[in-house]
Amino acid sequence: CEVLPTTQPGQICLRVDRFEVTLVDLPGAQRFRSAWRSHYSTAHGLLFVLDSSDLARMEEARKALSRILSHPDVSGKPLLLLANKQDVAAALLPCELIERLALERLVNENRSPCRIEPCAAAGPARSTLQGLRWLLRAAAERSSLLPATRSPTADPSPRTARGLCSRPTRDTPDNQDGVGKMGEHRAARRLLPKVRAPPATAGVGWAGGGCRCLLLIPSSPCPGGECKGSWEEEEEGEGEEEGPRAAKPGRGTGQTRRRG
Ligand SMILES: Nc1nc2c(ncn2[C@@H]2O[C@H](COP(=O)(O)OP(=O)(O)OP(=O)(O)O)[C@@H](O)[C@H]2O)c(=O)[nH]1
Ligand SMILES: [Mg+2]
Repeated sequence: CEVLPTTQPGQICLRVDRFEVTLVDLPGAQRFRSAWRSHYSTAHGLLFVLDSSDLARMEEARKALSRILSHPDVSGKPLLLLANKQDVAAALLPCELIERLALERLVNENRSPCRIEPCAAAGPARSTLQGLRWLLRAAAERSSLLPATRSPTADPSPRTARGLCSRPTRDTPDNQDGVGKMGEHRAARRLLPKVRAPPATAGVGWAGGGCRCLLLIPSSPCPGGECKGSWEEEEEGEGEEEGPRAAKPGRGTGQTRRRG
């Protein structure tokens, strides 16, 4: 990706693949949060940077996320959740964050596809960039599905994308030893069309070899009754069309996703 000249403070312009992206960095402190919503309608996707090591404020983060995603100008837009500070020993893994933040419910209630990437600011940017690529593709996919009559602010050009970057907690300096739990994900593309379906339950997936990136995609209701959930495993790949195979939930090899 290429950093482009910035025209406004608090904004970063990037060229990523075929997209020109403006990232708007919004301060996360409580007193600034009421200003976030003035950016919602122009945003094509959200990037939420979470301090994964701040367990005491996880509930605050959950509420902040819930408020954002349930806003009418945000619901349905894709969310990239960066599980930051994975270098801190106490940091929660993405799969733990899904539980703590009740992300499955949020995804279903608001129809926003969500991807979680573990990262550390001092670590390699690779997983963050992969997450950003997913966010851009998801935003472009969504805009291509929107009716042509949508307002221009809610119906972005497929060649541009605008993201909000915010953080719900005031981070504190912490140990920077090593960078564990970093990850990557390669199978987002084939899951994206599920966004078209009316959601009732969420699909959760992660790439194998440890808890790495996770995807939550609103999925269709179970035909005929209560949903008990099932699991499928897929080979990791760059969006090939191979079919899913039965597997157990867990941190096994391959791309795993739970279906409602
Ligand atoms: N250990 C560790 N510390 C981090 C990481 N990311 C940020 N920090 C530290 O957390 C503190 C806050 O970081 P900022 O980038 O200023 O946080 P912010 O969310 O932008 O703050 P606001 O703009 O006020 O919302 C700084 O001391 C950073 O060095 C990380 O991945 N690991
Ligand atoms: Mg900041």
